[in-house]
Amino acid sequence: MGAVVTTHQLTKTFKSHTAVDSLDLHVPEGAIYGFLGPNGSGKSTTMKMLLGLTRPTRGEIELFGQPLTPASRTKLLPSIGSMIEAPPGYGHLTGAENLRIVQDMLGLPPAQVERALTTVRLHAHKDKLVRNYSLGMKQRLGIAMALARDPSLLVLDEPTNGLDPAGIEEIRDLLVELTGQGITVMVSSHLLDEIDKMASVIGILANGSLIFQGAREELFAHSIPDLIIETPEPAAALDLGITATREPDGLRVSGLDPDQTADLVYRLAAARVPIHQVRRVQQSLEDVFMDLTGRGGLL
Ligand SMILES: Nc1ncnc2c1ncn2[C@@H]1O[C@H](COP(=O)(O)OP(=O)(O)OP(=O)(O)O)[C@@H](O)[C@H]1O
Repeated sequence: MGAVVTTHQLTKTFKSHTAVDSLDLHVPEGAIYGFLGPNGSGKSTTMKMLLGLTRPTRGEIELFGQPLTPASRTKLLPSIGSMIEAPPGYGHLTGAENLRIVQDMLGLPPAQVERALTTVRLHAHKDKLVRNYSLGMKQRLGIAMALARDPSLLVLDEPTNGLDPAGIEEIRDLLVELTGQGITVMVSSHLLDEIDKMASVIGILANGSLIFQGAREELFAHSIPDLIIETPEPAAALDLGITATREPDGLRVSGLDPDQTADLVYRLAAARVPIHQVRRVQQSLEDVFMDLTGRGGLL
């Protein structure tokens, strides 16, 4: 699969502080690329560099296979729709009026703008003043403004920030629908569960460095979920010298791979410890993330 965004050693330094450090990003075409990281890890700064809003201190950016340079930016950047930080839009104007400004500024066909409004399901509210919109509606208007130019790539900085679960679900469904229309989506968040549910590829930033990039499944493969051993006789199991913590229905054991799990079950069975069930704990992305960053952020 081709890459829509590639960066080589992308770095941004503010005075003596390195906000983004030597990033090699790879955003595959057609993906929802979940760009994850705690506050201040450098997500917005990275996105601003991709959009030509902030100049990199060092490194290169390729968009749609072509280097982003002062000469190429006017050709490449119109293919990107973006929403960075707070949703845009004038509160004293209606949704439709806000979109008309975008339409006039960029010289867009009215039908294209109308389609963006329908895609984000704001058509019924287009004549309301934006200051009376809910936060979710403002976010969707921001996405419509980004979509109006019919982009190949959508770059969204924390579009679910501050939304309730229903609003988050709406944005998630919308982004999935957009990739169905052939748009690549790069979306940042510190809401780990949120990214987990929609991203096909994940990049994790910590202190400006990329500590993981790859398919969601690969991320989980790096972290071994705890094992729960259900037994009415946990003391008998602990007597065998295994390292475990007590759970209401038995014991919890960390860090065992499949072979070590098989060994443990064999030892318990040989010692006639009754085992009712052995299962892996479901891990959220948050667990995996804490695991990675807690270990110093190195994979
Ligand atoms: N214009 C600037 N001047 C100086 N430092 C900056 C500037 N912009 C960002 N920074 C610093 O760079 C680091 C990364 O900030 P950035 O906003 O990119 O992080 P983030 O991951 O997007 O976090 P958040 O979700 O809180 O916005 C922070 O330490 C921030 O204070």
